[in-house]
Amino acid sequence: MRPIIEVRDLSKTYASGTHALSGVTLDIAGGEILALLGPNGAGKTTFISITCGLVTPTGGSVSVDGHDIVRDYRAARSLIGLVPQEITLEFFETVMNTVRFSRGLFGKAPDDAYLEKVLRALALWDKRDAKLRELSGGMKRRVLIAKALAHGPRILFLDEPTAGVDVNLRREMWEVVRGLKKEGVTIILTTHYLEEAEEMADRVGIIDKGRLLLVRDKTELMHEFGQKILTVELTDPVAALPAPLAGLGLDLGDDGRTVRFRYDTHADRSGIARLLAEFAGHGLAVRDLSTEQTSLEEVFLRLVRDMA
Ligand SMILES: Nc1ncnc2c1ncn2[C@@H]1O[C@H](COP(=O)(O)OP(=O)(O)OP(=O)(O)O)[C@@H](O)[C@H]1O
Repeated sequence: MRPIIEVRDLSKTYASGTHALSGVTLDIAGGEILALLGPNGAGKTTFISITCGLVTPTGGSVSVDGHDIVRDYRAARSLIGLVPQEITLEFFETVMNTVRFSRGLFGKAPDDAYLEKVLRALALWDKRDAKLRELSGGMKRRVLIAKALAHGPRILFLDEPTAGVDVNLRREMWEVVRGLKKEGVTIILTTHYLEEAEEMADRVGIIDKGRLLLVRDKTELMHEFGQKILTVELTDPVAALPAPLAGLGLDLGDDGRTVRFRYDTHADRSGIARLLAEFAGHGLAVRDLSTEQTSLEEVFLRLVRDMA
């Protein structure tokens, strides 16, 4: 099936001379959730802005369901909803009027039945006659999504949807996004929160200094680059580990008891048997063992470091 978004060799150099994007090529499949991760200034917002026609690329192309975003701007843009980073709302307007207005901006005929569906999906229907200033922060964020969906787009861009919101609200937003995916909406989100990508994304793209370092199925990425950490708890604390153990790349915790050992889950030998034999050989009694998978955060930091 043809991807819903095709990005080819996309570049952007701002008038200031900043290369915000360099040679980005990417296909986004209909119905997927793609999380774009990257440090500040990586080029994520520039990518979104180009795709939404707010910024002109200096090289390459983006097409949305076959419509070029420059040559065929209107058709491409009508397929996209954009939830910006900042809350930009008319605080004295009601929820219903706000979404009606957004729909009108796209030249779509009024369709209150459709807007009702959107507001219900976002748990805002009961608030349809409330003025925006009367809403909680979480509701305001949901109104931003309702506005972005008002013209019935098939693709939704969420730029840092949960920046600066508390944990409960973040979870609430995740639920909303999952619900939209079920409706068949393609979702591209940028985030600084790796937990968010880990929780939500089907695929993860990593951008750094304007380059797309990789795009990979999230589970594959975690599996391929993930390491496991074995935590060994010693029966008696030690001031330092015996010298022969130092070469194994172990971390001794401040308590002198907890030893952490990273190992590659794909290596033929994990090194655990040798490690435990060394512990026994040096008279270190082990009280407990546990293992954990490294998080996407660690995968991300390693990739950005390795590819820098
Ligand atoms: N209008 C502009 N004029 C000149 N430079 C810009 C402009 N917008 C962005 N930049 C620069 O382009 C680079 C990429 O910025 P962009 O906002 O796309 O990154 P980002 O990944 O979205 O960052 P953040 O996570 O901080 O939002 C940065 O160096 C930024 O300073």
